[in-house]
Amino acid sequence: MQKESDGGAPTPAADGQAAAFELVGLRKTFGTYEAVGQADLTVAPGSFFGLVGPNGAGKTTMLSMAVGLLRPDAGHAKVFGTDVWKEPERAKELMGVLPDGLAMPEQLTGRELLSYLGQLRGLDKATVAGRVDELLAVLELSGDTERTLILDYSTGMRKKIGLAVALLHGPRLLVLDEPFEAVDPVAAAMLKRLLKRFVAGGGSVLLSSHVMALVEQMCDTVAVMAKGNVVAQGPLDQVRGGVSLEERFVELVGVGAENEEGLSWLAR
Ligand SMILES: Nc1ncnc2c1ncn2[C@@H]1O[C@H](COP(=O)(O)OP(=O)(O)OP(=O)(O)O)[C@@H](O)[C@H]1O
Repeated sequence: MQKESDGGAPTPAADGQAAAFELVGLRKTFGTYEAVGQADLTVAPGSFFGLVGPNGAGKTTMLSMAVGLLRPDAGHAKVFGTDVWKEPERAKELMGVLPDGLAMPEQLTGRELLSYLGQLRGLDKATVAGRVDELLAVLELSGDTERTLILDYSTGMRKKIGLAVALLHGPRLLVLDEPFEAVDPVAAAMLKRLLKRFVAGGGSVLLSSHVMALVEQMCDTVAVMAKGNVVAQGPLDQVRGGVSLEERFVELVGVGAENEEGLSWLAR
């Protein structure tokens, strides 16, 4: 069951089942600036959820609080009923996270990184080896690329190895901050197939993106953030309301046309 397309309180998941991800009243202030104010979001189990919003809307701040990377001033986040901040180890087993601007150990190869993390996460060596082989092959980071240090990875390759890190322990929920940024169209098509397979297999995905067409193509549920608040969320068609997501997005967040008066020196 999805909530109405407004910014109000989240609806519990259907059938009494815990939501895959439930964010309630998350708030963060940096100094006097409120980056996120009372954000609520509910991702139903099995949902492919897209989060959109203009630059600086607070998406990364909200997701960082939600996955346990940035302590909220208020509110809580639960993954399948497990509180991210009260039971971080259990919550982290349930979710795989691709943060924005992920710092990597630059002197390792992709295989070394995944093997090391697999063991840190308590997987046995044989399981790690099998999964690493598969992930590197599917994400097209095997073969000659295996000799490349992360230091020399392109931005798109970094996204891919970040996604492999998120998938390695077999999470039930993926939280991906702009996973398609800087990814070429061929790799994007492969990532889309992989994520669709993950959801078809019972997984849930929450991703943020600036690419409306991609969100419309991939996601069944969307939320729009503006100025630190979730201003709409619900099933894709309900939020779109008969127009394209891009049109609806512009209506909801407004267009800063007042600043376009200047720059007269650019005219020919
Ligand atoms: N550590 C910080 N200290 C101060 N201000 C911050 C900090 N992190 C984020 N902000 C501010 O909070 C606001 C929201 O930033 P955030 O990165 O969450 O937005 P976003 O929606 O992810 O943007 P984008 O789409 O450009 O990635 C911005 O005004 C940003 O400058």
